[in-house]
Amino acid sequence: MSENHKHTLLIFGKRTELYFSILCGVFLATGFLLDKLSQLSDTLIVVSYIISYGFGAYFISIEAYHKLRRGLFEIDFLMIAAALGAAYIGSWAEGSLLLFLFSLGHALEHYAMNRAEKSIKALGNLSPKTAFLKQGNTLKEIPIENLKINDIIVVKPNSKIAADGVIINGTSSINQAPITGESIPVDKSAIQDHKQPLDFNAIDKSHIVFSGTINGDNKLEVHVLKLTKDSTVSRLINLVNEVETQKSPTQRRTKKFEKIYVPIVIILVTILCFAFLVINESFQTSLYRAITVLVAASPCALAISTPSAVLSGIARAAQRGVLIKGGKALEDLGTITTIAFDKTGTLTEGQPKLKQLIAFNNFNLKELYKLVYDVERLSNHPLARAIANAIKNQEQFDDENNAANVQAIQGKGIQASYKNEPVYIGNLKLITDQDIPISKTIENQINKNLEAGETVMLVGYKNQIIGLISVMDVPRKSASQTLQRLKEIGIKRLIMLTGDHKRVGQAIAQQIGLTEARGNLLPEDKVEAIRELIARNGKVAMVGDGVNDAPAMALSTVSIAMGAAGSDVALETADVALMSDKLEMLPFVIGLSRKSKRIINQNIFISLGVVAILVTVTILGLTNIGLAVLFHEGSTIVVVINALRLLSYKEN
Ligand SMILES: Nc1ncnc2c1ncn2[C@@H]1O[C@H](COP(=O)(O)OP(=O)(O)OP(=O)(O)O)[C@@H](O)[C@H]1O
Ligand SMILES: [Zn+2]
Repeated sequence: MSENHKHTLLIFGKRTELYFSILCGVFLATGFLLDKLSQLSDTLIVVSYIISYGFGAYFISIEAYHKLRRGLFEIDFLMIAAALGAAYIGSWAEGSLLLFLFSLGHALEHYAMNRAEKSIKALGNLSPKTAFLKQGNTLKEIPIENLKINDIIVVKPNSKIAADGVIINGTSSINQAPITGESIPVDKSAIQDHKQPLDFNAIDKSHIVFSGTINGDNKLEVHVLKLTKDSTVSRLINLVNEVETQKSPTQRRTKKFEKIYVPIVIILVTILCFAFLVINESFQTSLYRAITVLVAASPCALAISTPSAVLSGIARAAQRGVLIKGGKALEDLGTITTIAFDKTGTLTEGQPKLKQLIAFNNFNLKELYKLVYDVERLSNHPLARAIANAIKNQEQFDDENNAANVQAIQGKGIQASYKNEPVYIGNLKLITDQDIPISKTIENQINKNLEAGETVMLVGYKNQIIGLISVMDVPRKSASQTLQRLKEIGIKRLIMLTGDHKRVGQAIAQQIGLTEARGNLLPEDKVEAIRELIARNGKVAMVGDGVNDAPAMALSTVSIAMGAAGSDVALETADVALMSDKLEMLPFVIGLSRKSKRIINQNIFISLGVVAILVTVTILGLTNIGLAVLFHEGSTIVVVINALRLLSYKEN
């Protein structure tokens, strides 16, 4: 619909449609008052109605014309036909009322649609037009489009950040509400050493800043890591634009229904025009009845009932930092009773603490630290980053790296070469795959760590185990409360799918209250698990961070990405993105989806109900055009207003 508006001239800006509708109403009222109150000539009254028609029919005619050219007879066409018919039989006031209410309904619908985009597009405006580029000791103000990767910009206190990047100087509290919806500012500090190559996705979020967010009281220097067009805010805006094109299942069903229904109405009405040939009445009377049926039977309310609810729901979610990509995700989410979770970074903080690093087989401990550090700092895995950072803070190693050729072995660990000999760091499976023997002592040690709920990794080098690394990841603070809440609202199965050891998974699952935990899963096992859950439960939502769980997420009915403000893949592919890392948004979006679905059902019931009653009453000759118009268009507006209730949805 809005696509057609691009062809038209919006002289009063975006609200032109609403103003035209109001003007239509004003001239309708004028005509009506002139008619009732004064003895003025009929010409003046008709002129007033004609002007009213002009304003009311303007946008509708344009839409009808564009659709007709594509061979589509839709509601706009029906409305124009009914209004012209009404004018022909002299029922100007009714025709004008019809156009007024129809155009008002449309204006309201577009208002609802714009809200969805606006809540995020406003952020686009939030990002400043210029940035302060640091060149040696001078600052130069340049347009943000001219920023290049690896530029250094200076962000003044309390000003907007101009680019996605990493802080290299300064500490500040940053308001990220524009992107994550969180109202509380987040503390950010400079990255330790910024000599090595910087990977936006790999850097800890506490050093990353986003374009469009607002700096606190301190000056910052930011190393630019993304071009303006690739910034998180820009990508969000693009995604929001795509949202509108993804129709919900109900939307598709009603569209299909309309395709058959509208032609039937046209045929029925045409036949009714010739009723005077069969029964004893004038052509005028037949025409009057036909037009009334046309008004009564038009599925305007039905056409608007789902899209307005879907878009209001999406807009409401966006206000809270949740991006729902389309009506399908919104409708599906409301019917979910099974949710699968990835562990690391989803249910847990994803910042494991190094617990133990033990050497075996007389390997020098200092050398083991160096080996693990050199290998793990070449990997992007959350475990690797945690381990490398912990060692770096503990030991003072130089930058020289003895490791090379790092390769991830999905779900098992990594392989690399260290001083030209192959080295393996990962779980038990990785080690046994290499036929490296495991002694009783080592086995006992592994069990001890597992019992404590720690994730255990072994280091295999020169065909023996030279060390054991254990780390501990803590559950997110909000995890157990969120899971409790999910159970309360009727989610039956909450399942953890993790690549970690089964015992570690179960320890955490018990702690936070999941109904089930499955461990030792390779990424393909996670996919298999989702397939099985779908077969058993119909619809399954998968919550993950995109690391090692992307294929499983893709297969799930609704995929939900955590902390999408930082990860490219997750944001792009997930059906729902939680812009902040907040698990506690889950009950909120599920509640919102259910409410949206309820409102859609109410709307469909109202619109079809009104049509059924009106058509019957009209054919029985029990109503007039005026009443038909009022009830018919009234139901359209009721439906839109019902949908707009979603904009103030609160979880109770
Ligand atoms: N870079 C790495 N260094 C050491 N061990 C690793 C590395 N990557 C993976 N592993 C080992 O492989 C196991 C499985 O990893 P995977 O990425 O599949 O899952 P995970 O990170 O443990 O948890 P989740 O599946 O919940 O995200 C890890 O538990 C760890 O033992
Ligand atoms: Zn209508």
